[in-house]
Amino acid sequence: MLARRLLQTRPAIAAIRSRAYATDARERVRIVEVGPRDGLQNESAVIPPAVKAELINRLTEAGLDIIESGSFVSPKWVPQMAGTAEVLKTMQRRKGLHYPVLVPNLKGLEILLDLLSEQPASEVPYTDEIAVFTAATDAFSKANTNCTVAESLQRLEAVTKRATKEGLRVRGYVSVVIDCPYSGKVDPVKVKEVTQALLDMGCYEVSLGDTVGTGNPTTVGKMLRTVLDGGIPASVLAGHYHDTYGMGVSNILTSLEHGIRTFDSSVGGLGGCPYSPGATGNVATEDVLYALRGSRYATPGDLNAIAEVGTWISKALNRTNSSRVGKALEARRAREQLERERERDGGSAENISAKL
Ligand SMILES: CC(C)(COP(=O)([O-])OP(=O)([O-])OC[C@H]1O[C@@H](n2cnc3c(N)ncnc32)[C@H](O)[C@@H]1OP(=O)([O-])[O-])[C@@H](O)C(=O)NCCC(=O)NCCSC(=O)C[C@@](C)(O)CC(=O)[O-]
Repeated sequence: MLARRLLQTRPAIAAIRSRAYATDARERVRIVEVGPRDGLQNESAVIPPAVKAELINRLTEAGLDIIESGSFVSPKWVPQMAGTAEVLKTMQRRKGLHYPVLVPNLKGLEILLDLLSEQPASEVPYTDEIAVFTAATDAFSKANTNCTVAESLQRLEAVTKRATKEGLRVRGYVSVVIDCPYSGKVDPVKVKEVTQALLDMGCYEVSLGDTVGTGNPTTVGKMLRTVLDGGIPASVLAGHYHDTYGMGVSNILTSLEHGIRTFDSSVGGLGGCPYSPGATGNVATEDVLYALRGSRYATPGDLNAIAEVGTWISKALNRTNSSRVGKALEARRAREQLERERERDGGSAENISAKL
């Protein structure tokens, strides 16, 4: 029943999306907002489901259309992602938007399917998409999911088959495509092989993760050329670049030159990976949107509104906003507010200096 319901909504989803971009002559870039999952999974504080749901609602309001909303992983491994079921139940879901969730194994998938089966048929499904994840090295795979890459691919094949049968789309992730925090430099050929394995099992897209954030345009370009020369089309690839060394935007521009049109990013540059010590969050959504402003690429979302969400969540988590663009826009908003107050108060020097 679930499969039928999800399949029925697909043509409507496609129609809404093609309408949204039909009038724009620019080439479309998809943004997968991963802040509520990749971002929050790495925060030291445990965040209540209500705050996570509010973050997703605000991102939806700000115009993003693919928002990764949580994980059905073991809470013993990643306690920050506990409560994803409650998040999905309480957040506002809009028809036509996608709210993928991470699933590491059949157990996680069964928990999600049980949740979906409890939903009345009239409601927008909690999600229509899962993301499965593996790595390009055994060392990272063991640290992250307690099994080798080959074992994880076996595990994920079963998950992908079952999810597809239930009408869910499946996205794949390959971590550590440039460097591994445990075993060093990664051979791009291995990245190509693992990507191909995920596509062969039925993933519609594979996101290539520079988990450590050490990649630069040279190493990312080399990795992409190996994957693309291996016969994998750019249309089924996404870039997922952590910004540890400030190379996230540069790596996206390089990926665009290689034909990639989907990128993962995180509002306020939230996050990191619990199994990649020292790595910072994803490239900030605000920075990506600003970098592509005025270019031949159309991106979803309202930059100013997203920047306000970045300011809000950074304050809520008591952390520094990691988005350079977000901070610049925040400073501009503060200046403009001061200007308005100056005009209202008649612009006297005492009034202004009292507020500074
Ligand atoms: C895969 C496992 C479960 C194997 O972990 P394990 O310990 O080998 O699993 P297990 O099958 O032996 O189960 C251990 C316990 O966990 C329970 N369990 C087992 N599965 C689930 C589940 N799905 N949901 C809830 N509970 C679960 C299971 O029932 C059992 O409970 P107990 O009997 O001890 O009470 C574990 O290693 C795990 O959850 N790992 C997830 C780690 C993670 O979430 N990492 C971050 C996401 S990946 C990432 O961030 C990278 C990415 C995607 O962003 C891209 C990039 O930047 O590179």
